[in-house]
Amino acid sequence: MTFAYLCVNILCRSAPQLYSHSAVTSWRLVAFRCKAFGDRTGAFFRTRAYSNNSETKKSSYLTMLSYSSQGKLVRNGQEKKLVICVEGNIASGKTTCLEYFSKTSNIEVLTEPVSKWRNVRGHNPLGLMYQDPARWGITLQTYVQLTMLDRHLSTISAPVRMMERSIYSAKYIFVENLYRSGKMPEVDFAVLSEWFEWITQNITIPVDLIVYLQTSPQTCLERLKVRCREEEKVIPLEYLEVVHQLYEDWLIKKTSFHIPAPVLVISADDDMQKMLHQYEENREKIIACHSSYFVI
Ligand SMILES: Nc1ncnc2c1ncn2[C@@H]1O[C@H](COP(=O)(O)OP(=O)(O)O)[C@@H](O)[C@H]1O
Ligand SMILES: O=c1ccn([C@H]2C[C@H](O)[C@@H](COP(=O)(O)O)O2)c(=O)[nH]1
Repeated sequence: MTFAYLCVNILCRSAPQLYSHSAVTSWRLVAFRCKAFGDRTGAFFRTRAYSNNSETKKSSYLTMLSYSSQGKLVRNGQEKKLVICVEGNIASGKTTCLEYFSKTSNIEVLTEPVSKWRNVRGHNPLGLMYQDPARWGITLQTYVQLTMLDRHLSTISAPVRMMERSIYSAKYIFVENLYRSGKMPEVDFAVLSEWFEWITQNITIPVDLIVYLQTSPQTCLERLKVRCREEEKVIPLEYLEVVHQLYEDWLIKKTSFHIPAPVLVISADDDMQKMLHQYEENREKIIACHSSYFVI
């Protein structure tokens, strides 16, 4: 059985999604793998990849994905772009920070795909997870991992991309929390870990800087209440404290997991006005290598 045959089965089942960005990306990936594997069926996938998206027609997929010298899949032509991931506890102010920088020309911002997590074909895995983490934690986190990977691999159109969280925090903070608290069965954790390790070992996930918005859990609880997202009404202070500790161990103490890029810590308990001032003060540090591009 060829690699292409296996993939055709998987991708054909997602036929209704074929026109979405992620499906087109999948076709491109398969097309490339088929070529790499010397599989003639690859020509079929190449045709699909071209015919599904007018943007795709402009450039060959071969110029988009290739294997690096380390044998990892990389997106070509994106090397000079700067990718900044904004990390922090729930309701720490990440989206607000991105909104602020989105006013700068030559920075593109990508927020977390929370709307997808709240509605995938009419289902709400985020809500289900908060209601019954032991049953639905794997469902949500599998989908988070897929959608974050899609975010990381999407074409960067500006010199600088700022994105909310990353595939790393999904695993190191949220999956880890579910597992350590006994709410994720061992087998679910093992399967998610295998997926995560395969992805990070085989695909280059570009991250140049992590901006960590460091808040107290109490501040997050207050902001969470103001935001008032229906699914999150069940979140107690203790949950935010555990997430906070996981972030601190990862990015401050550096005692838990691999950190994929340098970390800039911004204290984020202050009110909105002071925070915007802080962002301005840190602008150069955040976008240092591309500062000549920027106009507010
Ligand atoms: N510095 C701040 N002071 C007070 N409220 C804030 C501040 N930053 C953000 N908020 C508010 O807190 C809530 C959560 O902020 P948000 O940016 O959505 O957090 P995140 O994206 O990290 O979950 C929102 O209602 C937002 O308007
Ligand atoms: O891997 C993840 C990432 C996020 N979540 C949850 C946490 C929050 O309820 C929402 C969105 O987070 P924000 O910090 O408000 O952006 O999604 C998760 O459970 N797993």
